[in-house]
Amino acid sequence: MQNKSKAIQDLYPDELAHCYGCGKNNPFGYQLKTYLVGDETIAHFTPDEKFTALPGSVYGGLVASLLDCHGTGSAAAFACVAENIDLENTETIPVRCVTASLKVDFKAPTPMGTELELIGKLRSIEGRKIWVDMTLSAKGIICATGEILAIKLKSNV
Ligand SMILES: CCCCCCCCCCCC(=O)SCCNC(=O)CCNC(=O)[C@H](O)C(C)(C)COP(=O)(O)OP(=O)(O)OC[C@H]1O[C@@H](n2cnc3c(N)ncnc32)[C@H](O)[C@@H]1OP(=O)(O)O
Repeated sequence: MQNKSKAIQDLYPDELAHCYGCGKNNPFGYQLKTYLVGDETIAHFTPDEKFTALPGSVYGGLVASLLDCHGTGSAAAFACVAENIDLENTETIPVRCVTASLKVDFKAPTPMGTELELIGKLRSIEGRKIWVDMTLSAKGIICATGEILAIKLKSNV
């Protein structure tokens, strides 16, 4: 698989780049960025105190939404690679993936104010269905794991 210097979400067309979690055109959102590196995807996010659950730890909804957006971004990246779309030489990608199913397991409290690292690995692609396995870690400790089923939309929206 190819390395990617540009975030996959930055290759979403402008009219589809308003997602609260990852849209580059949403100034109120997280603007999560997923990069393809080798055969994995990676993203980083540092939560601040407005995302508190218990004092010092991050609430699960944020963890789930980071996995959601990293998962769909990863699925889009893996689908592009499978379809021989050259991510290095395109301004926008034709693949549109949305979440059909997301499973999150919370393994340890996610610490506040620490950079979180999300890693995605392709499990399989079957037609329009793309499964991605993910971890969310802080300082090398896995705080959550995620499994996403993303679906490629039938036609461009
Ligand atoms: C570049 C631009 C970026 C695009 C912009 C990206 C923005 C970032 C998105 C961030 C992530 C989100 O929050 S996305 C927002 C949250 N998600 C949504 O709102 C999606 C709502 N659901 C839907 O719209 C629909 O259910 C779809 C599109 C997912 C699927 O509908 P469909 O296209 O009609 O396809 P359908 O035939 O139903 O399903 C296709 C296959 O998937 C299976 N399948 C469907 N749902 C499930 C499920 N929950 N669990 C297991 N399997 C399922 C079906 O059995 C079938 O298998 P088989 O019979 O083929 O074997």
